[in-house]
This record gives sequence, structure tokens and C-alpha cells, in this order.
Amino acid sequence: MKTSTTLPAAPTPTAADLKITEITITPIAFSDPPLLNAVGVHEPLVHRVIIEVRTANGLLGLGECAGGQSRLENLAVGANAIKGLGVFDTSVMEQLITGALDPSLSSFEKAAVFSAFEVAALDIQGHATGRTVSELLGGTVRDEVPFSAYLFYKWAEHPALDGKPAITDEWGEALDPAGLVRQAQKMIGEYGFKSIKLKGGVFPPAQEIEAIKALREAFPKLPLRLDPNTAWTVETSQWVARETDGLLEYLEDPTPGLEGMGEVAAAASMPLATNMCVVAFDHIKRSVELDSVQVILGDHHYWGGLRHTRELGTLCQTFGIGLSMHSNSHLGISLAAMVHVAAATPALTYACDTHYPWNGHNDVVKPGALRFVDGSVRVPTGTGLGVELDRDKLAELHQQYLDAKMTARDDTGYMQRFMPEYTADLPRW
Ligand SMILES: O=C([O-])C(=O)C[C@H](O)[C@@H](O)C(=O)[O-]
Ligand SMILES: [Mg+2]
Repeated sequence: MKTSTTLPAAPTPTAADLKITEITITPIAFSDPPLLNAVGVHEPLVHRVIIEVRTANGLLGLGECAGGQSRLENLAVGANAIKGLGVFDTSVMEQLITGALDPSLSSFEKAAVFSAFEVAALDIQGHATGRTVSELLGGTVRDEVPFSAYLFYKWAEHPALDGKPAITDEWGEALDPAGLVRQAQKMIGEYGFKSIKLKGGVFPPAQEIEAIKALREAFPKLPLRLDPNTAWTVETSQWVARETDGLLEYLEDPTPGLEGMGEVAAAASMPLATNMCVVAFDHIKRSVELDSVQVILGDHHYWGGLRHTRELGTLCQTFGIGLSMHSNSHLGISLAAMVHVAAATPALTYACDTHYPWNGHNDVVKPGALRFVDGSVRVPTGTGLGVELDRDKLAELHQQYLDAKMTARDDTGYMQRFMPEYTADLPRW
């Protein structure tokens, strides 16, 4: 006779099991091409930080954030403040971290420090419950998250410097419209992106308008965005908006400040977007009053983690503002977190930014969980973030950080090594 056996259910971890017992903060450095922007050029190495949080029962959660000497000091303060806390207590975690950090720090920095630990805590919550992070955020409203092709003007190589040879890359030079179209063809060919963002603010605006027109001709169906990172005055921005009428999905941060953006928005036919003048909840009220921006680029690294990013979506819906997503040079832990929150945020109305095509070959997570298909990343199905740390790669990138003796990102200083007269005074045109 056949008897059915019921397997004993896995024991639910107790509150004591899920207390944070150990936190490891590992600074890393990974290679980056010479990408140009309004304040200089990317250095050969990006400085970033990997966070590992462990609980009493041995669960591991991962976080990733931008680096820098002061960020490392602030992360150490944050880590110290949350030892012994339960991983489900992320509201208390925010209070403890915010309260422990130097009161003179900006709310932006405090939110950034908390975010790295919140992501790791959510990763553990997922492992403890057998759920994905997006499920913990309310479940997925989309199974695949669309990203845009993030184009940059770029040099062919990092020039030889301090006795070190030049560093070439697979992307080649892009200093004119033809170079950018080639870059877009390669990136879209490999990743299948369905929209395009050009990082501008590098050349006089007339040249960047020509680049947008060349991209429109080469990719007639793909939405285009242009982001000069406040390199233009209000008047120049209004002129560019007229010249690009009908060409842009949105124009991102043409000019500094909420007032200036409001003046440009009043004259522009396309929506204005930002990741520079609305970067915290307390900027939204004034922005709405002035109708400065019609799209906000959220970023969990700066908006205080994944839950607050989802809340930003709710606020955007309330005020009829679109939601897109910002990125900085990043690896797979950040990408996984971006995908989970984007999948769980109904208000997300635009394809997200990502630097992954520029940096993903350096990844500290094992391959497999994150893949771009037709420009989108399917939400990882493993528990938590659904990504696993590659410890050999982590050790290699940490050694690279130690050897490079990096302190902070310095696009302007690096540019000045080749053009001593260069300044990053904006607006420039
Ligand atoms: O949308 C943006 O402003 C960015 O992506 C900021 C980045 O720092 C970008 O300018 C870069 O990588 O040079
Ligand atoms: Mg931007």
C-alpha cells in the first residue's frame, strides 16, 4: 500500500535568527571607458562599494553603492548603528542610521547610506521567506523591465598617463554624430534597447542637436532623450527645445535649478526630466508649484532605498508627474535592485537608464540571473535580489581598488590632466 508522507515544513526563522550579526563593507574599483559628460571624463576606474549583511542564522544580504572616502566612513557609522537589529525592521534601521550619521551631512547622503543597507536587508528578508524582493515590495506589475541605450560621447581610449600605456576598449571613438550612431548600432545590436538617451553637455548645443537628428534618422521609431546635466542657460535651453521640437521623448536637466527649469518648461513642447533639481522628497512641493519638471528620474541609491522609491512613484502619480530611473556606473547588485523596484512600481512610465553595457563585464555577481533581452531585464526569480556574489571577482576588484589608491570620483580633475584650462563651470553655453 502506498502511503503519503508530508515533509516537515522548513522552520520559520525566529526574530533572534534574523538579527544582524556581521556587516562587511568592501570598496572595489572596476574599469570604465573614457565617457565624456558636462564636467569632464570618466576615469579608467570606478570606485564603488559592496555591502554584505549577515544574520545570526547565517543568511546573507547584498547591497551596492557609490564609493568615496567619506562615503566609506559614513557606511561604517551606519553599519555600527544597526548591529543587532532585525532585518525586517527597516523603518527603525533608517532612524538609527540617520540618527548616527553626522547631523551636518546632507539628507541626500544620509538617504544614500541607508539605501545600501535597506537593499541588503530586503535581500535577506527574501531569503528568509522564500520570496523575491519585488514580491516584498508589493509584487510585480511587469515581469520585464525596459532600459534605454545610454549613449556617451567618448574618446577612442584612455590616453597614456604617468608612464602607463593607453587603455583601449571595444566601443571606439564617438565624438560626432556618425560616431554616436555607430555606438548606438552596436549597443542596440547587443542589448536590443527600444529607446535612446544621449549624455550631452559636452559640445556646443548645435552639435548635440545634429547628433539627435542623426540618431532620429538612423532609428526613426525609437524615443530619444538628451541630458546635458545643466550645461545650458535658460535661453539656450529654450532655443534647444525649439530646435528639437518633435524629436525628444524628454529633455533632461537642460539648466540648473527649479526656477530655471520652470522657465524652460513653460516654453518647451516636450516634458522636462530631472535627476538634479528634484532629488529628495522635500524638493517636490516647490517643483509642483513651479511645474519645473514633468518627469522625475528616481534612483533608489539616493531616494532612500527601494520602498521610498516606490513611494516616490505614488507621489508622482498624485501630481501627474512621469517616473523614469537614473543610473550611475554600477554592477549587478544595483541592477538587480533597480529591476526589482521597477517591476514593483506601477507609476514607472519610462524605460530606465543603465550604465551596465559600459561596466557589466566587470560584474561581481555570477552570470545568469540578469540578462538583457530586447532591451529589457526579466525580474530574477531566485529569492531576495536573486543574484549571487562571485567572491573571486570581489577579491580581484578590491585589490584593484587598493592598488589604485582611489579616494573619490573626479571627472573634472581627470580631464584637466589632458586639458589644464578645462573648467566645470556650468551653465557653459
Ligand atoms: O542622468 C544623469 O545625470 C547621469 O547619468 C549622471 C552620471 O554621472 C553621468 O553623467 C555619467 O556617468 O557621466
Ligand atoms: Mg541626468
